[in-house]
Amino acid sequence: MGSVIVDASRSEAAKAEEPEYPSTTPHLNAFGLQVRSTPSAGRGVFATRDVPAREVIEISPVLVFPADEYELHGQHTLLDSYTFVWRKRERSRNDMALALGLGSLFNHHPTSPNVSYTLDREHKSIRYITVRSVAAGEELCISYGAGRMWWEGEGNANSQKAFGNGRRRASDASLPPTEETEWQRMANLGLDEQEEDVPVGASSPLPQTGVRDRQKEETVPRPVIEINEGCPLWRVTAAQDPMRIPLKLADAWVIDVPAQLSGKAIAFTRTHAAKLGKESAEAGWLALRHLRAVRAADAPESKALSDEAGGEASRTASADNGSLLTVLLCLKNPGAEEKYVLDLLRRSAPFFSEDNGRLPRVVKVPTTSAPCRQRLPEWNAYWPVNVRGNVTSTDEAATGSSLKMIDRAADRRSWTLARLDWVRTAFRRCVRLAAVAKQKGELPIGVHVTEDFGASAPAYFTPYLFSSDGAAASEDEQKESWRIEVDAHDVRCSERNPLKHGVVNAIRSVADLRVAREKARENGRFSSKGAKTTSQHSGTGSSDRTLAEDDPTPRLVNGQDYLLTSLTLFSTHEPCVYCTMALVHSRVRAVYFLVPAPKAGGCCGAALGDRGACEGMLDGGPYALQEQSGLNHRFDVWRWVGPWSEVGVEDAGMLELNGLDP
Ligand SMILES: C[S@@+](CC[C@H](N)C(=O)[O-])C[C@H]1O[C@@H](n2cnc3c(N)ncnc32)[C@H](O)[C@@H]1O
Repeated sequence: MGSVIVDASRSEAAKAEEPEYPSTTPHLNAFGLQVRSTPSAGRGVFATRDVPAREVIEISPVLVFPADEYELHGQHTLLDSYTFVWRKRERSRNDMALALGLGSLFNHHPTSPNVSYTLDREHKSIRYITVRSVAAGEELCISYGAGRMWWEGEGNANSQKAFGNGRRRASDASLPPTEETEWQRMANLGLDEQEEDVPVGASSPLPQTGVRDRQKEETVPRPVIEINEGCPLWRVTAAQDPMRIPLKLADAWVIDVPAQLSGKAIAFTRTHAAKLGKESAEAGWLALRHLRAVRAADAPESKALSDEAGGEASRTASADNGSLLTVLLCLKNPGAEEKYVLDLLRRSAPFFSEDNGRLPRVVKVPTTSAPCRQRLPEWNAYWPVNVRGNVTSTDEAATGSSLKMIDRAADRRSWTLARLDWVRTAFRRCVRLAAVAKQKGELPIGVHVTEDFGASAPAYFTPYLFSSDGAAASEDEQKESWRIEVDAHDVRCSERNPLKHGVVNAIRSVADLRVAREKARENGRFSSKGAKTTSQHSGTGSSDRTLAEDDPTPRLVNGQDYLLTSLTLFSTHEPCVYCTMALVHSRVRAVYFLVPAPKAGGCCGAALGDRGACEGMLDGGPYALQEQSGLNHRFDVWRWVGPWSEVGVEDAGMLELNGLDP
């Protein structure tokens, strides 16, 4: 958009007559967005309250200018700073559009816009959607595209090199991500198709407790409940959240070529890929497969470049203007410095001629594919890429991080009120167990094992340790007794045995219970309802059980009588490494905990830190053994991040371990 053109055609007097805008401007819309003055970018759009990710925050009707009319009039006026390409036509004569409503007031963010947009051609409107959750007071910004913008000054040598004369005309502002342009079709040749669009609301970005604010590079503690959009359970996982993966960039060599020669250029890079990329391949640094082979050249930049150069070169470039493509050659690394790339082009590139002034130049490219469709605009702002799926880079492989993705929004949706209630009840039980343990002089760590709460599961039944009146179980309750319910707490102190952790005691109790049931079956001692057996090792000595002859507990196979297959374990504290390994062996189905264990915990993976594992669980243990590749069992781990009062913790100090590990 062109201050180049705008500045030249609008008189100083016209500029002086520009109105002064008020510091805020009223506007009616669903999220109460506000137009406010910014220190350096004129007016901008601001959130007045927290806006979740993937919300449609604005739908702006557009005013479309036909290409001819725009070329003759629009581009010579102030409109040129506000219009964008609506429909590409031949030779850069594009239909342009002006967004009404708030649409024209979104400022540009060069690296991490928090809003993306899609054109709705049918209804002549644009939809603006948050790409991550936005806090009250934050400015909402979109990306106008890559490169230096028309309002930015010149003078940065790198930018000059990368972006020609360093200016982009407003009317060349980037197309929205959903638009398949000619260059995208070209770039798709021989490469993987992009993933289908992901529906709005499919997933959500989630800054965590102790999340790093990239700009400030400091740890900003934030309560997880607040940013988990009210859901009190947070999956502790080494899988990555696509909305939180940072965009990393590297330098790459590119060259502009006329569209008709781009096929040759692509063939050239493929032939010489091994040579051009040899250092990077050896270093395992970055593969190019996630990057598109070509993109639309910054045509005005090429034009201005050649205009400045004058002469034959200028005429050649001008003639090509509008049909230039930028071809990706290779990464810039120690094996591919300028001289090496130039020599190779001179020797073997049929499309290369130094006479036309189009020399290889360096641009920034993402080091990985876009982690999901929603974040594609952020990545594409530098260089068009694939959406992560089957295409990954060796960079990712080198980090050893899991490529599994987590959908936090789906997690949140999976929690029904009834299921949450089941969790609260089980946690309350653990907390009471911890209190009992504390009274006995043990570490206040309570553990409860139960069967998973399913849609068809009977109502929760807790007749064992805390049956209030000791009354005989009803017929229905006796049926419930098929279920496995075990309570345990830590007994390290009283038994003077450092291995008697609550979790291990609970696993042992389940094993005992299963063995007792199996023996009872074998002996035929429990042929009628109402007979009882006792679990010996629950740590609290809990669990008198009522057995029935049609007990559906799975039959035991030799050596498996300790298993927690299909059972869920609740614990007041993140299980330590020893307990987590015991849980791996036990084949537990899921684990829930309240209090993280920074030094000794085996679930949070805090040591993986910036690699994204168990995001935000930096206050937890260093390992994430529940998902460790190479182990023969994996299980889900959930952390309660809601108010502790809901799970019966009246005083946070009651679960304090006084410096000891859980
Ligand atoms: C589409 S308008 C955005 C609304 C504009 N700020 C206003 O007050 O009318 C584009 C103009 O906003 C300004 N602008 C947008 N993003 C900017 C940024 N990141 N830094 C400085 N100015 C910016 C530039 O003057 C640009 O021409």
